Amino acid sequence: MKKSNWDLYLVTEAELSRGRDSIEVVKAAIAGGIDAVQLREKNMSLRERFKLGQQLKKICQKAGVIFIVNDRIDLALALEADGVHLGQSDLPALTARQLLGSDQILGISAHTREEIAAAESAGADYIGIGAIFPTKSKKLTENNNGIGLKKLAELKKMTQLPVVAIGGINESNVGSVIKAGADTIAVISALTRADDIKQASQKLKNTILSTSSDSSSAKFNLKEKNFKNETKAELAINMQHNTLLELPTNLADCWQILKNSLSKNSPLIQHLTNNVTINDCANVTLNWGALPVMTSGERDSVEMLESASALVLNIGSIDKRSFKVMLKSGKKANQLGIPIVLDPVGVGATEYRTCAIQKLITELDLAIIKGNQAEISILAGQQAELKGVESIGEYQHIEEAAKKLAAQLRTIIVVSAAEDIITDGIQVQRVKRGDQLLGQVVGTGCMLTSSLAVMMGVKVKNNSNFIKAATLVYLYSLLAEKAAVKIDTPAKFKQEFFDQIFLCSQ
Ligand SMILES: Cc1ncc(COP(=O)(O)OP(=O)(O)O)c(N)n1
Ligand SMILES: Cc1ncsc1CCOP(=O)(O)O
Ligand SMILES: [Mg+2]
Repeated sequence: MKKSNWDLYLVTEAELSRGRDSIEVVKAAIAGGIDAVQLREKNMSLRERFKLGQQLKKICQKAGVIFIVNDRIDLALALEADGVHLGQSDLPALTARQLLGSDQILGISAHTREEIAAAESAGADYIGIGAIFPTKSKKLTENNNGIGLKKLAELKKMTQLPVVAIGGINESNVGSVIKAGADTIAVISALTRADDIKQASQKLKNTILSTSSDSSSAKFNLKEKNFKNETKAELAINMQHNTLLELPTNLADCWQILKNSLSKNSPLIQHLTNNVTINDCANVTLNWGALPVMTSGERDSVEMLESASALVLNIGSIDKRSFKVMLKSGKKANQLGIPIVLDPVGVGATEYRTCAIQKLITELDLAIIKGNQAEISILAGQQAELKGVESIGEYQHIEEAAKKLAAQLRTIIVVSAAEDIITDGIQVQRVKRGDQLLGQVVGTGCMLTSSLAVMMGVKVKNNSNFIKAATLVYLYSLLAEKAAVKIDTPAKFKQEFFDQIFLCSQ
């Protein structure tokens, strides 16, 4: 679990939600940017929690939000939740870990050095600490006033695990909780009792982000500045070993996790793609450490998905037959919970492409849509200029268009341009890196799509699709820079770029 991408955690309690049910509460909180949900509902029967959990899990899964179950491992397993949160009177952490397996998230409430040590050695993923302040949402057994910030800071020093703080936290005191060392903030009433849950979530999340990122963003800017002042030769030396140092901290953390998982699992990435860049897409997938498969027959593609971890739909050379295979495979991927990355190559260039894309977008749940500025503008219902499949013209409002589209389709939008944009409709990451040689090689856009699919195919419990996509886009651009430091002609650049991806993934 990473501080940077699991900031705000909603714990549900319908009885504390002013007459609203927890589905309504969770949907609004997700729209406001929460990162994780815990099904608590202390006064519901197990059957009621199961039924509610089935719905909440679907909602969270679709939004890329972590779904955790409180108290009951059996319920977490039955719901195939992302994990469970246990207190000191629930099943012991070690037993929980054995029942859950290593992939699920295990959160443990711990308030002493001994409890923390036991949680750590049992394989907990985070420590829940609270109540920090007085709260009406839970009967506190020991200290009705909460443990306070000093105790939180002391406990934080006892563990390497991320600390989730809970209890009486709201907009006015959340900054102090972060400053005392909390990595993640969990709340019930600050959101469930809010007049406008979406707005309250946005506000709380922004306060958390701005409090926690003050120092790290300053450091990052400094690094960027130094980097840009280097000569090409100095850059070549400095970048031999330390590309990852140039990634912002949260993205570097995410890449380490992705890389470890890629080297262990090699996810299979099924491509339904164009016949211009198919070989490059297969190679780039392989160089990241995944396995490409590019089978395009209807039955074969659908069957192949049984063993795939992600699906690429690239409409670069779409026709009636390939469209049918895409739609059918996409529906199968959705059924199987396999993420789809869509590249709407040349949408708007012809009526046929535009209709095909509209149908794919309407009928499928997509993890990512990656396009150039013109393609994304067209999908967002704005004017754009294309020559063939190339984007031309000025796009001053591209960020708003991408955000609007991401929110409307509940997906991640990646806009590839001189300054790339990644957005989930709320958060936006801009990446002004890369090299103009990327534009001199046919297929680097399609290869970016395949690379995004590789990262979507990696199951990592603690990183949202947004962070995974931002990490990949940033890394892709840095590796292009790294290749361009050595080579300045297109064909050799392409070869070097592949090698850089390969070396970085080792
Ligand atoms: C994130 C998080 N931290 C702590 C708790 C409290 O768990 P527990 O001590 O088991 O108390 P109950 O929630 O079961 O009353 C939590 N739920 N979530
Ligand atoms: C479940 C729990 N565990 C410790 S305090 C608490 C309740 C948190 O609710 P609120 O955010 O409304 O104070
Ligand atoms: Mg409990």
